[in-house]
Amino acid sequence: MKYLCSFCRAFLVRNYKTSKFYLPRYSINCDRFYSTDNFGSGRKIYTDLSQYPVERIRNFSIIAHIDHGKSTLADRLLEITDTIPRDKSNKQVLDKLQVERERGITVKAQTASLIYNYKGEDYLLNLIDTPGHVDFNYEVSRSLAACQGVVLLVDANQGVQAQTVANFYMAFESNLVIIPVLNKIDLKGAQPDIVTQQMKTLFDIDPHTVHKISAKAGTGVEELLHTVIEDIPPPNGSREAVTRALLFDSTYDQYKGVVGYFSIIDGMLTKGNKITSYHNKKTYEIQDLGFMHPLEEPTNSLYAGQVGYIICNMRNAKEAQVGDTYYLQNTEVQPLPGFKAAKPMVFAGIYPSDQSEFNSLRNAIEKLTLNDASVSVHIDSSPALGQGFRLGYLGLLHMDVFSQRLEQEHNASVITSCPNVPYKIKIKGAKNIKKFTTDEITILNPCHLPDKQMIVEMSEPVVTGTILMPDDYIGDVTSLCLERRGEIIDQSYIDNKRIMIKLQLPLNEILIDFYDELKSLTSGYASFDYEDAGYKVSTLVKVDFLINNKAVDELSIICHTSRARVIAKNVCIKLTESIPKQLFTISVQGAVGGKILARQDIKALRKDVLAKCYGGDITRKEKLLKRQAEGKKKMRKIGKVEIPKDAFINALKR
Ligand SMILES: Nc1nc2c(ncn2[C@@H]2O[C@H](COP(=O)(O)OP(=O)(O)OP(=O)(O)O)[C@@H](O)[C@H]2O)c(=O)[nH]1
Repeated sequence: MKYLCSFCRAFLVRNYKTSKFYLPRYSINCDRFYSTDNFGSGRKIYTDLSQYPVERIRNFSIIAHIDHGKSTLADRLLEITDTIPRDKSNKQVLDKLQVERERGITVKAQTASLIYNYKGEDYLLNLIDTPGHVDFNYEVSRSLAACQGVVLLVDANQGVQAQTVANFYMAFESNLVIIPVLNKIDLKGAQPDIVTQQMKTLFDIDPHTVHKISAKAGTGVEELLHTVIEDIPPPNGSREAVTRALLFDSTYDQYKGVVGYFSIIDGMLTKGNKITSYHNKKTYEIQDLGFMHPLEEPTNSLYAGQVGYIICNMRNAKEAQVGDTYYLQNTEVQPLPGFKAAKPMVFAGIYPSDQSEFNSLRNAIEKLTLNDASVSVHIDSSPALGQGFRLGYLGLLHMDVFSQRLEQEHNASVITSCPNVPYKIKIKGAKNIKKFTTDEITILNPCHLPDKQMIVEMSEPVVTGTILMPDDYIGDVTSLCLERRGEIIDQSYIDNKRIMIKLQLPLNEILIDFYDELKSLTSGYASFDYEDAGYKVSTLVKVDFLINNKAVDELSIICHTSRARVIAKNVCIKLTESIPKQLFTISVQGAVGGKILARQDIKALRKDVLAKCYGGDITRKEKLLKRQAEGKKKMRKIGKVEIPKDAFINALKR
């Protein structure tokens, strides 16, 4: 029997003296592997899950602001339950993706099933480690749907931050049991009293109920695990009821096809069962199923209250709809509530670097969206960049991570265009125009904006933002927010030093560099979180860019009237830097309607026509220069500017 490392797919070798499996030395891609019962020191887990009735199952998530220690706490919980060896080298083992390990952040919620003996009984604990960044909130909200409780972590040094507030309310509104935990108490700068007081002020959490732990050192983690078992209720389902399973995530494996992650709500599922999707009514046969330990661990059946993976003969990646209910063939069930659809906030074009790779890019996007249901996909094309897609993301980091995953996991080489937000446009007499069938249209790409005469009103997306920071910075931060057209709704102290501001901001204004500026103004002490707050009517204009008096559609940008001039100037400067000099002068202009707002010239390449002219009469030199000038004039008229692909991207990029 051979075992594969799930990270680098290298074969593990067995040391016959110790009977343990090791990664061969040549496997440089991987510096660790999980220890399960196959790999020596791991605890024996019973793969017969019928031994864990609903009363001895706990499903819980760890939620917190970014970097407050969720993945580190998950490591300790895996160690305490002997899922992985108690080894100092374990670092964020649930962050399996290459992008997560490179960036040191969690972008994908991960499940692990832990077995823990408490008061003489074995419990099956399904732990979900969630991302902290606001762009991956959809992962958190879906994870919460599979849980009955959460561990809310707060860094004892940094205190309550913007995402702590957002995550608390997400769990609170889902009626989940919240176990408050103060992490990093080993740090010198830890301020447990102040931070527990912040939790009291903001969330009405009794300071005596707050666990004080160090996820890094392991202090207090075992007691926390006992509280999880005592306080979080078991799932509601019943083994006797008609089988219903909720698909909460999926991924694509090149060998196994679609792998669906299911929460079994009622009944049970066994290998060979035929299951039907409520969404598309197609029936599939279960070929393999199991649970995440955290690696896939095959079993024969999954029972009510348990969480696991299922592989069936699902050929097409599009068939797996996250939030769909599956049931046994020929039974009748009510569908489960599913999930609220994710609402993409940021759109950007994505094109293959080489047009011949369009189809493979389409396949790669299909497979990756299976693992990231929050991305929306539309076909798009651009005269400069060819055929491609316009993808909708939850934020800029999400966009960056998705492009990186496309390259790393699917070998796709892509060009990403400048991100923009979707605008809603009310247009005149739309019903009389064949092209539009409604009065209101949503524009995902600025070059699709209808003519000015047709536009009645334009609206842009706005968000409700939360900023938490020390009060020393309030002046600078308020100026920044006002400069970005923000309106402060509320501000209050959360302790005697830190202040929380609630404000409304146009999404377009925070898209690119708002967070960076906020961080630099506050020396990194401010945290920012936002949520969708609908649309607001605004005076917006489309800035067009002209190269040698010819408008180039791909460069158009929609922005607020007050920012048009600055944006036009910046893009013109970037374009002049990226378009190579040619034998004639090239003008680059930014314009709104017919009005030119900014202009930059790319100077002509100077050919030294005097090079061969040694000495001689000055009139001879003048004659040569005059002839050159006349030639250039002629060229500018007939000359077609060749704009390199990079120039588009550089100008469009931040
Ligand atoms: N001193 C100390 N450092 C800790 C403790 N817990 C976590 N850390 C450190 O905090 C940093 C962030 O920890 P992570 O576990 O990656 O945090 P996270 O919340 O999972 O981060 P995201 O997934 O990116 O949101 C790492 O450098 C950890 O080593 C602790 O109890 N004490």
